[in-house]
Amino acid sequence: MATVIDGKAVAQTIRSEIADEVRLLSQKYGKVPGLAVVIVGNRKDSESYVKTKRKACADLGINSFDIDLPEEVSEAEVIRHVHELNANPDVHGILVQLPLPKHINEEKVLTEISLAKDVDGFHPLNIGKLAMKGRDPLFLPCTPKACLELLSRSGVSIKGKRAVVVGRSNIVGLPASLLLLKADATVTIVHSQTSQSDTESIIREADIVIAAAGQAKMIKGSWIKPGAAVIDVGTNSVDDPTRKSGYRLVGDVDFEEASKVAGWITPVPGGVGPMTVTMLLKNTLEGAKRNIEQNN
Ligand SMILES: Nc1nc2c(c(=O)[nH]1)N[C@@H](CN(C=O)c1ccc(C(=O)N[C@@H](CCC(=O)O)C(=O)O)cc1)CN2
Repeated sequence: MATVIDGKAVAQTIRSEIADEVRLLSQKYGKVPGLAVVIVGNRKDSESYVKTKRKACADLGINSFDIDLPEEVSEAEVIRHVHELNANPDVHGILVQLPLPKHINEEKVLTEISLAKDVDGFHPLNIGKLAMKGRDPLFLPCTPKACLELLSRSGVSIKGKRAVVVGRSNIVGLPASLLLLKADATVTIVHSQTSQSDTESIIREADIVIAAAGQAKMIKGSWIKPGAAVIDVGTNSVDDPTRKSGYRLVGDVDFEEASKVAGWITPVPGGVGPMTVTMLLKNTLEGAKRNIEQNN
């Protein structure tokens, strides 16, 4: 039976470490970290993530700057807000909640965020540095960073291991594969154009599986190598008439099956999700420390 990695508990430990550092910063310099959270439109999932992020800031003594824009806002107006936040000395991190409405070019907006405030790590230059040997981005994207932090805090070594990343999104799959490569794993990415038989056989050989495909329970227990570490990034909602909400969240991995074979596994919910928000807070603290210490 696998060790279930409790992302909520790990996140709680890291959050109290962050709160301590925020207090120290405030005592020493009279300044606290500031995070600007920009949301466009009324997607229910995005609103819920943003609410979680703002509450987490409040809990840890981080100032949150709320920019809520209507669905029909122009790209130029979003960029104007980003420029204003870039120039605000009390803002140490800026995140634009994704996805943006279709009429707004995500890449254009993300490129306008000051590199020193890019706490989501999505700026093309930060991603570019992640892809280069011997270069380090100023910030690592939060979900991939959360995956590696969970592996490291569970005592799973990465160097020399075979790792597979399922999915190649800009937010998770691609940066997670680059991060594993930087940590000296032998990395394969499987994606929507990989054949079913290749997908299965590559996963069967992997010591570490990072699942970020966005397909409920697509990875079966029989595909998992005995003893492998399985990190499930998927948050897929499936109908569940027994619940008041009418739905429940499941991962990309069939947890019941895979937990019988794996060495370590993250649950959904309560695995990578809470750690994603915690890594955002950690990045904000790091950005604030760099900025405040430089200017004092
Ligand atoms: N600018 C960004 N946009 C998006 C990101 C991101 O990192 N930066 N990631 C996702 C959404 N996301 C954060 O924004 C996110 C997803 C899931 C969770 C989470 O805690 N999930 C919980 C379950 C929550 C629930 O019950 O509904 C869990 O897995 O336990 C946090 C953040 C896309 N956009």
